[in-house]
Amino acid sequence: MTVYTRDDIKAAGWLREENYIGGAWVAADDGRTYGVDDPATETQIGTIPWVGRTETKRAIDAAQAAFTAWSMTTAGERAGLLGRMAQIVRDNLDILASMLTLEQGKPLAEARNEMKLGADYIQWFAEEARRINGEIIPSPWKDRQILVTREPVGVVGAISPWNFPFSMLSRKIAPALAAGCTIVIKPSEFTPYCGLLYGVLAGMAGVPAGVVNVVTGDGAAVGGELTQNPLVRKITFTGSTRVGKLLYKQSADTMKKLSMELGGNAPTIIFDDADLELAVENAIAGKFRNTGQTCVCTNRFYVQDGIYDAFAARLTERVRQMKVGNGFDAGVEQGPLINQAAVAKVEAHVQDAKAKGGRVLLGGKRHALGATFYEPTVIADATPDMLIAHEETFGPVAALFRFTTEQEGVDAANATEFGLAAYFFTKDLARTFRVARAIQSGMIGINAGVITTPEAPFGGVKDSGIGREGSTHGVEDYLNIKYLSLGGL
Ligand SMILES: NC(=O)c1ccc[n+]([C@@H]2O[C@H](COP(=O)([O-])OP(=O)(O)OC[C@H]3O[C@@H](n4cnc5c(N)ncnc54)[C@H](O)[C@@H]3O)[C@@H](O)[C@H]2O)c1
Ligand SMILES: O=C[C@H](O)CS(=O)(=O)O
Repeated sequence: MTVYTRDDIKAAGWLREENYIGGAWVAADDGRTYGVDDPATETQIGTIPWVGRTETKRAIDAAQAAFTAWSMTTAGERAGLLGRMAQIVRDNLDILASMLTLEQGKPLAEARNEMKLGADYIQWFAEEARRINGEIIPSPWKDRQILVTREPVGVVGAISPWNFPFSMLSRKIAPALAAGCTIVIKPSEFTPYCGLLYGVLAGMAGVPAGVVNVVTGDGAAVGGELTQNPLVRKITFTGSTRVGKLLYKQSADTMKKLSMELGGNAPTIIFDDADLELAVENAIAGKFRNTGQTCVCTNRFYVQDGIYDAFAARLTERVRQMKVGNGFDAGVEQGPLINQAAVAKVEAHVQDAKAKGGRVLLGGKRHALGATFYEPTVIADATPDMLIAHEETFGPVAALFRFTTEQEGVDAANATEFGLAAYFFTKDLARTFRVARAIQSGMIGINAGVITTPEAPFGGVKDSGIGREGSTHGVEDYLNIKYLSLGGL
């Protein structure tokens, strides 16, 4: 895999330091900018415009102006343009992965996987564009037909997080365009370049001006305009539950469609009869992907008495082998956290666990590599009163809780207001169906630790959100159903 520098990426035209509105690359009206740092070195890699409501309104107006023509394109035309966007990504995976690692910090191999996953989501919805069908329903009237059509909702507002800065947007932009909607995107200020990349991709693929718009700036101001402007007919948000609830409230007065992909607190249950090696390898993948900064990362390991010691020992042995470093360095498996505030939160969870009787088997402190690094950590004897049992740690910390009966394990797993992902490991078929039915989450990995794929519906229940992204369900939230009662026949 080739590693590219910031200047290589900028010179090639992938790293854009302007906003994309109505097909033009522009600065903030007042010229304000915001510095973007490399999380590993904490050095500035570039700037972005710091826009507010005025520029956001202009982007919404551009999206509205483009909507009628775009919604009248054929499914084949939309599929072709989305397919071109996906292919451009696939043809430039290495340089785009370097841009992702540069702004987000994840190991380069993971960044490349994320770019590929994003291309796969775009390709998936390129194909789904051709399957947005209507219905003819048998009429109760002899002289009438009942027709049902599915129509694009209109202008979409999309706001996304920093942990998967490309793929999170792919499963918003692609279904929106496939449905015939236009869109205004606000990426995270910590990782804006993978969001602004969608302006580059749209321009390169030939997507008409105004269909895709990307603005960067004050979340509250941009979000305020997106949620309160009546021209915006849908908000799709991925981020914290706190912000999601805020946007949910702000959208009420203009009655928008909402998709909310929010926080998690995933449990993993390891039953006595689990395949130990399979459980450990999947626990590693599911816990430490993106240095634990993933909404579907295991936050709590519940390990049954009979396998507890063996699992704790084997997991610790494997985590000890993980290489920590700059995401660009060969063989690195754990990169920096996004910033020092993230490290402080992880440290607070670990210190709280230790103060309440947690036993650190590995790690447990900041890494010597720098202020944004934390040692991969395994804590045994975790208890429900610890912060790590209730809050999303969002870092490289595996907390091991012990349980005795199946019901205790399930009850502990469900003892959270979140319900995004959950995992369990067993070879017992009857238990598999019992526990899968009992767990309160939108997605469950059974003998599997990484489950995200475009073919499957991604999303949560309870405080983890509403709606689904990916799968054949992912485009539904961008469509209105219209019923035609056709009489006089
Ligand atoms: N369910 C999922 O699919 C999923 C995926 C990735 C991340 N997440 C969650 O996202 C969180 C981490 O991401 P984050 O730190 O970027 O989340 P965040 O909620 O702090 O920020 C997300 C986005 O919202 C914007 N924002 C912040 N305040 C806003 C406001 N008042 N109005 C409008 N927009 C505002 C931010 O600028 C950013 O673009 C974690 O909780 C994680 O679980 C969920
Ligand atoms: O942070 C959560 C994302 O959804 C990651 S992924 O979709 O599982 O790749």
